[in-house]
Amino acid sequence: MRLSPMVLANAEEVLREILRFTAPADTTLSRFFKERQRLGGRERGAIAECVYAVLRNKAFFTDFSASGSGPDMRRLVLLGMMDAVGIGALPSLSPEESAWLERAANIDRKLLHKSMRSNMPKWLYEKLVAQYGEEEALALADALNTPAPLDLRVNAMKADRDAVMAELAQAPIAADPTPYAPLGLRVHKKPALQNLPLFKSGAIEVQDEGSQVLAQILGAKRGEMVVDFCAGAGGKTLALGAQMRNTGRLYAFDVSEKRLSKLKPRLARSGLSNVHPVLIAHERDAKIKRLAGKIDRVLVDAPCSGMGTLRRNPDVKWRQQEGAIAEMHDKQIAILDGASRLVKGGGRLVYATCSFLNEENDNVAAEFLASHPDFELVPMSKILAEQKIALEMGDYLKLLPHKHQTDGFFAAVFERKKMAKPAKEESDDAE
Ligand SMILES: C[S@@+](CC[C@H](N)C(=O)[O-])C[C@H]1O[C@@H](n2cnc3c(N)ncnc32)[C@H](O)[C@@H]1O
Repeated sequence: MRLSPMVLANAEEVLREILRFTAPADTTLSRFFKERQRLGGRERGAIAECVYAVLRNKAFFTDFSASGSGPDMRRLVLLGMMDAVGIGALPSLSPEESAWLERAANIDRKLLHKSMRSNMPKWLYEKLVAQYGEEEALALADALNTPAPLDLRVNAMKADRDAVMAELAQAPIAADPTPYAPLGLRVHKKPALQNLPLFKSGAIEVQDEGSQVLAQILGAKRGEMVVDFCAGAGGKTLALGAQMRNTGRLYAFDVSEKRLSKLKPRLARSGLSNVHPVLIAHERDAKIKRLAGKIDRVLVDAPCSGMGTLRRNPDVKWRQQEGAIAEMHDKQIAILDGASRLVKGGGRLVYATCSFLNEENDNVAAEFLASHPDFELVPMSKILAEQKIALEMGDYLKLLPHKHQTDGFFAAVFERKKMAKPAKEESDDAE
Protein backbone atom coordinates (compact mmCIF):
# COMPACT_ATOMS: atom_id res chain seq x y z
CA MET A 1 0.00 0.00 0.00
CA ARG A 2 1.24 3.46 -0.89
CA LEU A 3 2.01 6.02 1.81
CA SER A 4 0.03 9.24 1.85
CA PRO A 5 1.81 12.34 0.42
CA MET A 6 1.60 14.06 3.82
CA VAL A 7 4.07 11.44 5.16
CA LEU A 8 6.70 12.76 2.77
CA ALA A 9 5.97 16.35 3.83
CA ASN A 10 6.30 15.38 7.51
CA ALA A 11 9.53 13.50 6.83
CA GLU A 12 10.95 16.57 5.06
CA GLU A 13 10.06 18.78 8.01
CA VAL A 14 11.66 16.62 10.68
CA LEU A 15 14.69 15.70 8.57
CA ARG A 16 15.43 19.39 7.96
CA GLU A 17 15.56 19.90 11.72
CA ILE A 18 17.62 16.77 12.44
CA LEU A 19 20.23 17.62 9.82
CA ARG A 20 21.02 20.82 11.74
CA PHE A 21 22.59 18.44 14.31
CA THR A 22 21.73 20.65 17.25
CA ALA A 23 19.99 17.88 19.23
CA PRO A 24 20.00 14.07 19.24
CA ALA A 25 17.93 12.65 16.35
CA ASP A 26 15.87 10.36 18.61
CA THR A 27 14.94 13.29 20.90
CA THR A 28 13.85 15.43 17.93
CA LEU A 29 11.86 12.56 16.41
CA SER A 30 9.97 11.73 19.60
CA ARG A 31 9.11 15.39 20.18
CA PHE A 32 7.95 15.69 16.57
CA PHE A 33 5.70 12.63 16.90
CA LYS A 34 4.30 13.83 20.24
CA GLU A 35 3.21 17.06 18.55
CA ARG A 36 1.53 15.13 15.70
CA GLN A 37 -0.87 12.73 17.36
CA ARG A 38 -2.70 12.18 14.06
CA LEU A 39 0.17 10.23 12.52
CA GLY A 40 -0.50 6.49 12.71
CA GLY A 41 1.96 3.72 13.54
CA ARG A 42 2.82 2.92 9.93
CA GLU A 43 3.45 6.57 9.08
CA ARG A 44 5.62 7.09 12.15
CA GLY A 45 7.58 3.94 11.33
CA ALA A 46 8.18 5.08 7.75
CA ILE A 47 9.28 8.59 8.81
CA ALA A 48 11.65 7.28 11.50
CA GLU A 49 13.15 4.65 9.17
CA CYS A 50 13.55 7.27 6.44
CA VAL A 51 15.40 9.66 8.78
CA TYR A 52 17.73 6.90 9.97
CA ALA A 53 18.34 5.69 6.39
CA VAL A 54 19.42 9.23 5.47
CA LEU A 55 21.72 9.45 8.51
CA ARG A 56 23.26 6.05 7.70
CA ASN A 57 23.87 7.04 4.06
CA LYS A 58 24.28 10.78 4.40
CA ALA A 59 27.44 11.06 2.31
CA PHE A 60 26.13 8.94 -0.59
CA PHE A 61 22.63 10.40 -0.57
CA THR A 62 23.90 13.98 -0.44
CA ASP A 63 26.18 13.32 -3.37
CA PHE A 64 23.56 11.44 -5.42
CA SER A 65 20.84 13.98 -4.71
CA ALA A 66 22.81 16.56 -6.72
CA SER A 67 21.81 14.58 -9.83
CA GLY A 68 18.06 14.92 -9.10
CA SER A 69 15.62 17.79 -9.39
CA GLY A 70 13.13 19.48 -7.07
CA PRO A 71 13.69 20.75 -3.50
CA ASP A 72 16.83 19.40 -1.72
CA MET A 73 14.98 18.00 1.27
CA ARG A 74 12.44 16.17 -0.92
CA ARG A 75 15.28 14.48 -2.80
CA LEU A 76 16.88 13.28 0.44
CA VAL A 77 13.53 12.08 1.78
CA LEU A 78 12.82 10.13 -1.41
CA LEU A 79 16.22 8.42 -1.12
CA GLY A 80 15.62 7.68 2.57
CA MET A 81 12.14 6.32 1.85
CA MET A 82 13.56 4.17 -0.94
CA ASP A 83 15.61 2.33 1.73
CA ALA A 84 12.91 2.50 4.40
CA VAL A 85 9.77 1.35 2.57
CA GLY A 86 10.78 0.71 -1.06
CA ILE A 87 10.09 2.79 -4.18
CA GLY A 88 6.74 1.03 -4.76
CA ALA A 89 5.26 2.46 -1.55
CA LEU A 90 6.03 6.10 -2.46
CA PRO A 91 3.09 8.31 -3.47
CA SER A 92 2.84 10.82 -6.32
CA LEU A 93 6.28 10.34 -7.87
CA SER A 94 6.88 12.01 -11.22
CA PRO A 95 8.21 9.65 -13.94
CA GLU A 96 11.59 11.44 -13.65
CA GLU A 97 11.70 10.86 -9.89
CA SER A 98 10.85 7.16 -10.31
CA ALA A 99 13.61 6.69 -12.90
CA TRP A 100 16.06 8.63 -10.71
CA LEU A 101 15.28 6.46 -7.66
CA GLU A 102 15.65 3.28 -9.75
CA ARG A 103 19.12 4.46 -10.71
CA ALA A 104 20.00 5.07 -7.03
CA ALA A 105 18.64 1.66 -6.02
CA ASN A 106 20.87 -0.07 -8.57
CA ILE A 107 24.11 1.40 -7.24
CA ASP A 108 26.25 -1.11 -5.32
CA ARG A 109 27.19 0.88 -2.20
CA LYS A 110 30.13 -1.42 -1.45
CA LEU A 111 31.77 0.00 -4.61
CA LEU A 112 31.49 3.65 -3.56
CA HIS A 113 34.64 5.63 -2.85
CA LYS A 114 35.74 4.92 0.74
CA SER A 115 35.08 8.46 1.96
CA MET A 116 31.46 8.09 0.84
CA ARG A 117 31.05 4.45 1.84
CA SER A 118 32.38 5.03 5.38
CA ASN A 119 29.84 7.87 5.85
CA MET A 120 31.89 9.52 8.60
CA PRO A 121 33.54 12.87 9.23
CA LYS A 122 37.09 12.78 7.83
CA TRP A 123 38.75 13.03 11.26
CA LEU A 124 36.86 9.98 12.52
CA TYR A 125 37.56 7.83 9.49
CA GLU A 126 41.25 8.74 9.70
CA LYS A 127 41.32 7.62 13.35
CA LEU A 128 39.71 4.31 12.37
CA VAL A 129 42.22 3.71 9.59
CA ALA A 130 45.10 4.54 11.95
CA GLN A 131 43.79 2.03 14.49
CA TYR A 132 42.60 -0.82 12.28
CA GLY A 133 44.05 -0.34 8.79
CA GLU A 134 41.90 0.51 5.78
CA GLU A 135 40.25 -2.84 5.14
CA GLU A 136 39.03 -3.35 8.69
CA ALA A 137 38.11 0.32 9.08
CA LEU A 138 35.75 -0.05 6.11
CA ALA A 139 34.26 -3.29 7.46
CA LEU A 140 33.68 -1.56 10.80
CA ALA A 141 32.18 1.51 9.09
CA ASP A 142 29.83 -0.73 7.06
CA ALA A 143 28.65 -2.42 10.27
CA LEU A 144 28.21 0.94 12.02
CA ASN A 145 26.03 2.11 9.11
CA THR A 146 23.70 -0.89 9.49
CA PRO A 147 20.81 -1.01 12.01
CA ALA A 148 21.48 -2.92 15.24
CA PRO A 149 19.54 -6.09 16.08
CA LEU A 150 17.15 -6.11 19.03
CA ASP A 151 18.66 -7.91 22.04
CA LEU A 152 16.94 -8.78 25.32
CA ARG A 153 18.33 -9.75 28.71
CA VAL A 154 16.40 -12.27 30.73
CA ASN A 155 16.05 -11.26 34.38
CA ALA A 156 17.35 -14.36 36.19
CA MET A 157 15.35 -13.31 39.28
CA LYS A 158 12.12 -13.92 37.39
CA ALA A 159 12.67 -16.38 34.55
CA ASP A 160 15.14 -18.48 32.62
CA ARG A 161 16.18 -18.07 29.02
CA ASP A 162 14.49 -21.18 27.62
CA ALA A 163 11.17 -20.37 29.29
CA VAL A 164 11.27 -16.81 27.95
CA MET A 165 12.11 -18.06 24.45
CA ALA A 166 9.13 -20.43 24.60
CA GLU A 167 6.78 -17.67 25.81
CA LEU A 168 8.01 -15.29 23.10
CA ALA A 169 7.37 -17.99 20.49
CA GLN A 170 3.70 -18.02 21.56
CA ALA A 171 3.41 -14.26 20.85
CA PRO A 172 4.69 -15.19 18.11
CA ILE A 173 8.14 -13.59 18.39
CA ALA A 174 11.13 -15.56 17.12
CA ALA A 175 14.34 -15.18 19.13
CA ASP A 176 17.69 -17.00 19.44
CA PRO A 177 20.12 -17.20 22.35
CA THR A 178 22.96 -14.68 22.01
CA PRO A 179 26.36 -16.31 21.49
CA TYR A 180 28.27 -14.62 24.35
CA ALA A 181 25.88 -13.29 27.00
CA PRO A 182 24.39 -16.21 28.93
CA LEU A 183 21.04 -14.49 29.51
CA GLY A 184 20.70 -12.77 26.15
CA LEU A 185 18.17 -13.31 23.38
CA ARG A 186 18.38 -11.84 19.88
CA VAL A 187 14.92 -11.11 18.52
CA HIS A 188 14.23 -11.47 14.80
CA LYS A 189 12.59 -8.34 13.37
CA LYS A 190 11.64 -5.54 15.81
CA PRO A 191 8.28 -6.23 17.42
CA ALA A 192 6.79 -3.89 20.04
CA LEU A 193 7.57 -5.44 23.42
CA GLN A 194 6.18 -2.91 25.93
CA ASN A 195 2.78 -4.59 26.23
CA LEU A 196 4.03 -8.15 26.60
CA PRO A 197 3.38 -9.68 30.04
CA LEU A 198 7.07 -10.76 30.01
CA PHE A 199 8.10 -7.11 29.79
CA LYS A 200 5.56 -5.76 32.25
CA SER A 201 6.51 -8.36 34.84
CA GLY A 202 10.21 -7.48 34.57
CA ALA A 203 11.23 -10.87 33.16
CA ILE A 204 12.95 -9.17 30.20
CA GLU A 205 14.78 -5.92 29.55
CA VAL A 206 16.01 -4.55 26.23
CA GLN A 207 19.83 -4.56 26.35
CA ASP A 208 22.53 -4.97 23.71
CA GLU A 209 24.50 -8.18 24.13
CA GLY A 210 27.73 -6.21 24.53
CA SER A 211 26.24 -4.30 27.45
CA GLN A 212 25.25 -7.59 29.06
CA VAL A 213 28.79 -8.93 28.67
CA LEU A 214 30.17 -5.78 30.34
CA ALA A 215 27.97 -6.29 33.39
CA GLN A 216 28.92 -9.97 33.49
CA ILE A 217 32.68 -9.37 33.56
CA LEU A 218 32.42 -7.38 36.78
CA GLY A 219 31.83 -10.83 38.32
CA ALA A 220 29.59 -9.47 41.12
CA LYS A 221 28.67 -12.19 43.62
CA ARG A 222 26.03 -12.78 46.27
CA GLY A 223 26.42 -10.67 49.41
CA GLU A 224 29.10 -8.33 48.01
CA MET A 225 29.37 -4.55 48.21
CA VAL A 226 29.24 -3.28 44.63
CA VAL A 227 29.19 0.19 43.07
CA ASP A 228 27.91 1.04 39.60
CA PHE A 229 29.68 4.41 39.46
CA CYS A 230 28.08 5.82 36.29
CA ALA A 231 24.74 4.05 36.56
CA GLY A 232 22.66 6.38 34.37
CA ALA A 233 19.21 4.89 33.82
CA GLY A 234 20.54 1.62 35.21
CA GLY A 235 20.88 -0.71 32.22
CA LYS A 236 23.86 -2.43 33.81
CA THR A 237 22.70 -1.86 37.39
CA LEU A 238 19.71 -4.15 36.78
CA ALA A 239 21.95 -6.86 35.35
CA LEU A 240 24.35 -6.55 38.30
CA GLY A 241 21.57 -6.67 40.91
CA ALA A 242 20.23 -9.88 39.40
CA GLN A 243 23.76 -11.33 39.18
CA MET A 244 24.03 -10.69 42.96
CA ARG A 245 20.72 -12.53 43.37
CA ASN A 246 19.22 -9.50 45.08
CA THR A 247 21.64 -9.82 48.04
CA GLY A 248 24.46 -7.57 49.30
CA ARG A 249 24.40 -3.86 48.48
CA LEU A 250 24.59 -2.33 45.05
CA TYR A 251 25.06 1.45 44.94
CA ALA A 252 23.98 3.16 41.72
CA PHE A 253 25.84 6.49 41.51
CA ASP A 254 25.33 9.15 38.87
CA VAL A 255 25.59 12.93 38.56
CA SER A 256 22.36 13.14 36.56
CA GLU A 257 19.14 13.25 38.55
CA LYS A 258 17.13 12.85 35.34
CA ARG A 259 18.91 9.63 34.36
CA LEU A 260 18.75 8.16 37.88
CA SER A 261 15.01 8.91 38.01
CA LYS A 262 14.55 6.65 34.95
CA LEU A 263 16.10 3.82 36.95
CA LYS A 264 13.29 3.86 39.56
CA PRO A 265 10.44 2.33 37.46
CA ARG A 266 12.85 -0.20 35.97
CA LEU A 267 13.93 -1.20 39.48
CA ALA A 268 10.30 -1.63 40.54
CA ARG A 269 9.65 -3.92 37.57
CA SER A 270 12.84 -5.93 38.14
CA GLY A 271 11.91 -6.97 41.70
CA LEU A 272 15.36 -5.96 43.01
CA SER A 273 15.65 -4.52 46.50
CA ASN A 274 19.45 -4.51 46.87
CA VAL A 275 19.94 -1.39 44.73
CA HIS A 276 20.57 2.03 46.32
CA PRO A 277 20.52 4.94 43.85
CA VAL A 278 22.73 7.84 45.00
CA LEU A 279 22.91 11.21 43.28
CA ILE A 280 26.47 12.56 43.47
CA ALA A 281 27.73 16.02 42.60
CA HIS A 282 31.01 14.82 41.04
CA GLU A 283 33.52 11.98 41.26
CA ARG A 284 35.04 13.29 44.53
CA ASP A 285 31.71 13.79 46.31
CA ALA A 286 31.81 13.30 50.11
CA LYS A 287 29.12 10.60 49.78
CA ILE A 288 31.68 8.47 47.98
CA LYS A 289 34.40 8.98 50.57
CA ARG A 290 32.44 7.20 53.28
CA LEU A 291 32.76 4.03 51.23
CA ALA A 292 36.48 4.39 50.42
CA GLY A 293 38.34 1.08 50.53
CA LYS A 294 35.18 -0.88 51.37
CA ILE A 295 33.84 -2.01 48.01
CA ASP A 296 34.37 -5.44 46.44
CA ARG A 297 33.64 -4.44 42.84
CA VAL A 298 33.27 -1.10 41.10
CA LEU A 299 32.03 -0.62 37.56
CA VAL A 300 32.91 2.64 35.80
CA ASP A 301 30.74 2.72 32.67
CA ALA A 302 32.28 6.05 31.78
CA PRO A 303 30.74 8.92 29.82
CA CYS A 304 32.31 8.67 26.36
CA SER A 305 31.91 9.73 22.74
CA GLY A 306 29.36 6.94 22.23
CA MET A 307 30.93 6.04 18.87
CA GLY A 308 30.32 2.37 19.60
CA THR A 309 26.58 2.97 19.40
CA LEU A 310 26.55 4.49 15.89
CA ARG A 311 24.30 1.67 14.64
CA ARG A 312 21.57 3.10 16.91
CA ASN A 313 22.62 6.74 16.98
CA PRO A 314 24.11 7.43 13.54
CA ASP A 315 23.88 11.20 14.11
CA VAL A 316 26.38 11.13 17.01
CA LYS A 317 29.37 11.20 14.66
CA TRP A 318 28.08 14.33 12.91
CA ARG A 319 27.35 16.10 16.21
CA GLN A 320 30.74 15.36 17.86
CA GLN A 321 33.82 17.48 17.30
CA GLU A 322 37.26 15.88 17.30
CA GLY A 323 38.30 18.09 20.25
CA ALA A 324 35.56 16.60 22.41
CA ILE A 325 37.40 13.25 22.47
CA ALA A 326 40.38 14.77 24.29
CA GLU A 327 38.07 16.46 26.82
CA MET A 328 36.31 13.15 27.33
CA HIS A 329 39.65 11.47 27.98
CA ASP A 330 40.45 13.89 30.83
CA LYS A 331 37.01 13.39 32.36
CA GLN A 332 37.38 9.61 32.12
CA ILE A 333 40.75 9.69 33.93
CA ALA A 334 39.25 11.86 36.70
CA ILE A 335 36.23 9.56 37.17
CA LEU A 336 38.34 6.42 37.16
CA ASP A 337 40.66 7.93 39.77
CA GLY A 338 37.69 8.93 41.97
CA ALA A 339 36.07 5.50 41.64
CA SER A 340 39.31 3.62 42.35
CA ARG A 341 39.33 4.98 45.91
CA LEU A 342 36.30 2.83 46.69
CA VAL A 343 37.96 -0.49 45.92
CA LYS A 344 39.19 -2.64 48.80
CA GLY A 345 42.39 -4.72 48.74
CA GLY A 346 41.77 -7.69 46.43
CA GLY A 347 38.71 -5.92 44.99
CA ARG A 348 38.14 -5.22 41.31
CA LEU A 349 37.57 -2.12 39.23
CA VAL A 350 36.18 -2.32 35.70
CA TYR A 351 36.63 0.60 33.32
CA ALA A 352 34.26 0.46 30.35
CA THR A 353 33.15 2.63 27.44
CA CYS A 354 30.87 2.28 24.44
CA SER A 355 33.62 3.58 22.18
CA PHE A 356 36.24 2.02 19.92
CA LEU A 357 38.66 4.96 20.06
CA ASN A 358 42.03 4.30 21.70
CA GLU A 359 42.08 7.75 23.35
CA GLU A 360 39.07 6.76 25.45
CA ASN A 361 40.09 3.13 25.94
CA ASP A 362 43.63 1.68 25.93
CA ASN A 363 45.17 5.09 26.63
CA VAL A 364 42.97 5.69 29.69
CA ALA A 365 43.68 2.18 31.01
CA ALA A 366 47.44 2.59 30.52
CA GLU A 367 47.49 6.02 32.19
CA PHE A 368 45.47 4.72 35.11
CA LEU A 369 47.87 1.82 35.67
CA ALA A 370 50.91 4.08 35.40
CA SER A 371 49.57 6.43 38.09
CA HIS A 372 48.06 3.75 40.39
CA PRO A 373 50.78 1.27 41.32
CA ASP A 374 48.43 -0.32 43.88
CA PHE A 375 46.32 -1.69 41.00
CA GLU A 376 47.23 -4.34 38.45
CA LEU A 377 45.61 -5.35 35.21
CA VAL A 378 43.72 -8.62 35.15
CA PRO A 379 43.92 -9.87 31.54
CA MET A 380 40.52 -10.08 29.90
CA SER A 381 41.32 -13.61 28.70
CA LYS A 382 41.37 -14.66 32.40
CA ILE A 383 38.13 -12.83 33.20
CA LEU A 384 36.32 -14.36 30.23
CA ALA A 385 37.49 -17.84 31.26
CA GLU A 386 36.22 -17.17 34.83
CA GLN A 387 32.86 -16.15 33.43
CA LYS A 388 32.80 -18.94 30.83
CA ILE A 389 32.24 -16.46 28.00
CA ALA A 390 33.44 -17.87 24.68
CA LEU A 391 35.29 -14.80 23.39
CA GLU A 392 38.94 -14.58 22.35
CA MET A 393 40.49 -11.42 23.82
CA GLY A 394 43.92 -10.27 25.02
CA ASP A 395 44.34 -7.79 27.88
CA TYR A 396 41.14 -5.89 27.16
CA LEU A 397 37.60 -6.54 26.02
CA LYS A 398 37.08 -5.02 22.57
CA LEU A 399 33.69 -5.77 21.14
CA LEU A 400 33.05 -4.55 17.60
CA PRO A 401 29.88 -4.73 15.50
CA HIS A 402 31.53 -6.21 12.39
CA LYS A 403 33.10 -9.00 14.45
CA HIS A 404 30.71 -9.67 17.32
CA GLN A 405 27.37 -8.22 16.13
CA THR A 406 27.26 -6.07 19.29
CA ASP A 407 27.71 -2.35 19.74
CA GLY A 408 31.34 -1.26 20.10
CA PHE A 409 32.51 -1.69 23.70
CA PHE A 410 35.78 -1.59 25.59
CA ALA A 411 36.58 -2.84 29.08
CA ALA A 412 39.64 -3.21 31.26
CA VAL A 413 39.69 -4.95 34.65
CA PHE A 414 42.01 -3.81 37.44
CA GLU A 415 42.55 -5.51 40.78
CA ARG A 416 43.72 -3.69 43.87
CA LYS A 417 46.73 -5.38 45.38
CA LYS A 418 45.89 -7.14 48.65
CA MET A 419 48.47 -5.43 50.83
CA ALA A 420 47.55 -1.97 49.68
CA LYS A 421 45.87 0.24 52.28
CA PRO A 422 42.69 2.12 51.27
CA ALA A 423 43.63 5.39 49.59
CA LYS A 424 44.39 8.04 52.17
CA GLU A 425 41.68 10.64 51.78
CA GLU A 426 43.08 14.06 51.23
CA SER A 427 41.09 16.90 52.74
CA ASP A 428 39.68 17.90 49.40
CA ASP A 429 35.96 18.01 50.28
CA ALA A 430 35.93 21.65 49.40
CA GLU A 431 36.75 20.97 45.72
C1 LIG B 1 27.66 5.58 29.48
S1 LIG B 1 26.56 6.38 30.50
C2 LIG B 1 26.08 5.13 31.62
C3 LIG B 1 25.10 4.14 31.09
C4 LIG B 1 24.58 3.17 32.13
N1 LIG B 1 25.65 2.56 32.89
C5 LIG B 1 23.73 2.09 31.50
O1 LIG B 1 24.17 0.92 31.41
O2 LIG B 1 22.61 2.39 31.07
C6 LIG B 1 27.60 7.38 31.48
C7 LIG B 1 26.96 8.01 32.69
O3 LIG B 1 27.97 8.68 33.43
C8 LIG B 1 27.36 9.73 34.12
N2 LIG B 1 28.41 10.63 34.61
C9 LIG B 1 28.99 11.69 34.01
N3 LIG B 1 29.92 12.25 34.82
C10 LIG B 1 29.94 11.52 35.95
C11 LIG B 1 30.69 11.61 37.17
N4 LIG B 1 31.60 12.56 37.35
N5 LIG B 1 30.43 10.70 38.13
C12 LIG B 1 29.49 9.73 37.95
N6 LIG B 1 28.75 9.60 36.81
C13 LIG B 1 28.97 10.49 35.84
C14 LIG B 1 26.41 10.31 33.09
O4 LIG B 1 25.38 11.06 33.71
C15 LIG B 1 25.90 9.04 32.40
O5 LIG B 1 24.68 8.62 32.96
